Amino acid sequence: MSDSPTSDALVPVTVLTGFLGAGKTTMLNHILTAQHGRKYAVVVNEYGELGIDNDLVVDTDEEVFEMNNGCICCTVRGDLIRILTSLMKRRGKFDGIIIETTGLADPAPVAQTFFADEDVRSKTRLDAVVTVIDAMNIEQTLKESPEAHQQVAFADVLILNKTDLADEAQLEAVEKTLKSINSIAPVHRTKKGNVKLTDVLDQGGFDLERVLKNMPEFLEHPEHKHEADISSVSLSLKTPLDANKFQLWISALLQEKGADMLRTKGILNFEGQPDRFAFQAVHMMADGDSIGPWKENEPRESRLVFIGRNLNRPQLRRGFESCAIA
Ligand SMILES: Nc1nc2c(ncn2[C@@H]2O[C@H](COP(=O)(O)OP(=O)(O)OP(=O)(O)O)[C@@H](O)[C@H]2O)c(=O)[nH]1
Repeated sequence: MSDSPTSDALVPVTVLTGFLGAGKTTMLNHILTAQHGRKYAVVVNEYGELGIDNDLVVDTDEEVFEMNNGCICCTVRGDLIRILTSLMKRRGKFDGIIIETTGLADPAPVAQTFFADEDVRSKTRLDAVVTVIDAMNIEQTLKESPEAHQQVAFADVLILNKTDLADEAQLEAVEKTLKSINSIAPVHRTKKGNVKLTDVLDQGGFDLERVLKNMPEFLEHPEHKHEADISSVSLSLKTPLDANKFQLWISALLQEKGADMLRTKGILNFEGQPDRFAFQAVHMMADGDSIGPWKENEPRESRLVFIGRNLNRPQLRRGFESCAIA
């Protein structure tokens, strides 16, 4: 589709999508720290009232805009348009925009923003929808979550991540499944999001015509529902945590309820530790890392977000509070 002004004058936008915990932020960090001589403005949208992702995106010169309190494809779409419009006023400061959606976002309405909003359309160009796939969990996720299916179907590029957690036969089976949903998008395998930049950036254009062929209603107001049974619980605690108690509690919890716990992430304040600790889990598989000191004027407060099914808020709160130092 050629539109005036010429596409060179338009800022390229990459939409990074993929189900909860697939590795979007990990890949984003890989892109931001790579030597490409470019500067990206980053928009991060997450599900759950307490923002965590902002702390997990690497500290580079990049400007990171955080959008919480809703999913980018529904309630906060107006916010996205406002952020893009204000970014465009500082057009010369960056070469492109990367938007990381929540793991539950349907990419279609996000992509639609770049065609439906006149102001956005005249200044930006959707370069590609890149979908990150968790090689270990995707088959199960596709059975349970229509959003995951949409994310694969709608992708211009598919990144098959976490290849270290699956063997060759499993990877081939997943590739076959992906091809059966989206036969056009190339599939690139990665570990820890170590993608080749040329595989995801400068893809030269989201193919509107292909999408219109499959989804003639794309430019209208799409009907869009989230799975009603997925919810989030956000907890915070000012009293420092006892690291041992936390480890025991969270391991037992994930062991018992891991199937329902789609995603857990937190920034934790452990007693006696100068640094923030980032805790993360996808189902039962957890990891964690120190992520540097608390920022000046930042309250030393632990924040923990659960996203999943059948979450029992009072029980989770009681469990979390029981990890506080005595
Ligand atoms: N073993 C393994 N773990 C990975 C890989 N990529 C990411 N992870 C881990 O998977 C977890 C989720 O990674 P993120 O990059 O935060 O995933 P995300 O898609 O941004 O998650 P949400 O934004 O919460 O949906 C983290 O604990 C990562 O360290 C990989 O290739 N292999």
